[in-house]
Amino acid sequence: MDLRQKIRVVDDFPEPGISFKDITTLLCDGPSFQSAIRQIADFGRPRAIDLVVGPEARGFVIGAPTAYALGVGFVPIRKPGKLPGVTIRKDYQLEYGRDGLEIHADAIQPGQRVFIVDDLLATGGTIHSCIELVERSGGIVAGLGFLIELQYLEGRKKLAPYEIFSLIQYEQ
Ligand SMILES: O=P(O)(O)OC[C@H]1O[C@H](OP(=O)(O)OP(=O)(O)O)[C@H](O)[C@@H]1O
Ligand SMILES: Nc1ncnc2[nH]cnc12
Repeated sequence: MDLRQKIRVVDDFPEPGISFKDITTLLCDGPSFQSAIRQIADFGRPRAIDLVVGPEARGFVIGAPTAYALGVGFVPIRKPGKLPGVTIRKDYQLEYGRDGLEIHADAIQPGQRVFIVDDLLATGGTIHSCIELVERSGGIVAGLGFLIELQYLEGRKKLAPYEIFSLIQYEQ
């Protein structure tokens, strides 16, 4: 199954110069969505994962079904002000724009092995922040999984030495 052809590429969205990779065209095709989640879960399975963590919003769409496929819990990382409990916060930089992220301080037990999952790796800023939040919570990052990797933004370099899996790569 060629999942790449299910991604819609929209140039100059949300601002000039950005080549936006739209996953909604993959998500609305059941067999493609199922195949994508199975492959990301297959990467996580041998890593003795206790929890999947995913950042709002698209990280929920990929991360929650991955957790379900692995039979483990899902922990959301949210944009500021959305989580009701005591949180840990980190500010970060995007390919476009700037934002912050929060996790519930009691969501991860010290020593738990965490699989961080998102739809797309661009600069790596989002996931770098997620790693910091997981580690400040006492979790062990056991792998990083993505549907898409934008290789031209070199996020992978920023995330070394963590083990990274991506299903679809764009070189430019
Ligand atoms: O590697 P980076 O440069 O950090 O970029 C990747 C992040 O950007 C997008 O999320 P966005 O913040 O646009 O939020 P959304 O999921 O709510 O659309 C995407 O879903 C990743 O989380
Ligand atoms: N080029 C891109 N396409 C889709 N989502 C993104 N998030 C950050 N950069 C992106």
